[in-house]
Amino acid sequence: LAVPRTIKKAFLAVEQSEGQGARVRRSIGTPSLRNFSPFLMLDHFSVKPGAGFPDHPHRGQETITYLLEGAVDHEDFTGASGTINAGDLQFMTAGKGIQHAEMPHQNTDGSANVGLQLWVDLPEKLKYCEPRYRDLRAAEIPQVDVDGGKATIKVISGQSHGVDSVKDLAYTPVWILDVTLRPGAKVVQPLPQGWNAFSYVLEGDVIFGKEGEGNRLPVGQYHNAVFNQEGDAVYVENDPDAIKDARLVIVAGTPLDQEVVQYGPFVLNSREEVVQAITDFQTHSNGFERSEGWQSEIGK
Ligand SMILES: Nc1ccc(F)c(C(=O)c2c[nH]c3ncc(Cl)cc23)c1F
Ligand SMILES: [Fe+3]
Repeated sequence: LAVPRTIKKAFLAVEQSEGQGARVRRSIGTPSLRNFSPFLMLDHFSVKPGAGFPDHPHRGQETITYLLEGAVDHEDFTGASGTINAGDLQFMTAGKGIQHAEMPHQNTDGSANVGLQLWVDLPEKLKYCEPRYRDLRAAEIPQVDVDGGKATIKVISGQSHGVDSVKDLAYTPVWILDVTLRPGAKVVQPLPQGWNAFSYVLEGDVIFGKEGEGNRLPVGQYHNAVFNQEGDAVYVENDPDAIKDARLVIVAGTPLDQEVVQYGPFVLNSREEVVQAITDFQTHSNGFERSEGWQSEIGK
């Protein structure tokens, strides 16, 4: 029988401004949670037309953007562009350097575009790799009903209850599961041994921990529950008396045994390399050549 993963801590995401007029609830990447390899940042973003994330660079990490509502356009300095629609994901490997803009899709009806952006550290040997994108469309994401249909799990990446995700999308191995729990649902979700794992609650309230054992902890909306590495499964349930479904993501990733030195969107393994990244971006070199004179159409 699976040994439950216990919770190291659960805390409320910090709401703050980011980009141009965008709002994010940041949980990973705030002072209360750093050094959680391979995870660098988790933003639960809300961006309305007229706001967004205009032209900005990245080096040394992968960004995973999961659209929950609306649509976000992206355009980069190679001219690549596209739209991430509700239910879709984009896995962007910045590698040696990307400059891009991420803006609400023009024809939104004024409502907010909502999603998650997770930053995952790249292994040292891939810090300067060629940038790349992998899109995962909603239709490609398998889902599995468990606990007599009281729970539904979208297997974005990894495995759940005998269902495998379609393909490995990031270089750094991550599992991403989108779990909906109706009142009374109970789910036991195995995770790879020794990986770092967390769960961010999007809607409703859940209870983590195995019935009859200690360490049961209620966690509410917009809270991030960080698990200890010991144990091999997450036990989570939605109270039978709950009046609404709960929705959470469960994410796990391999810890990378390397230094993390970060300055905004530049994430490398030494201060010298971060200084070099800033210089490269300013002098349009070593991967930022196409930043020279570039301006996005969508970020104007
Ligand atoms: N200023 C600044 C500096 C560095 C950035 F990476 C960004 C940025 O793009 C984002 C930070 N959170 C996000 N959530 C979702 C999306 Cl789609 C984008 C972002 C940004 F705005
Ligand atoms: Fe970005």
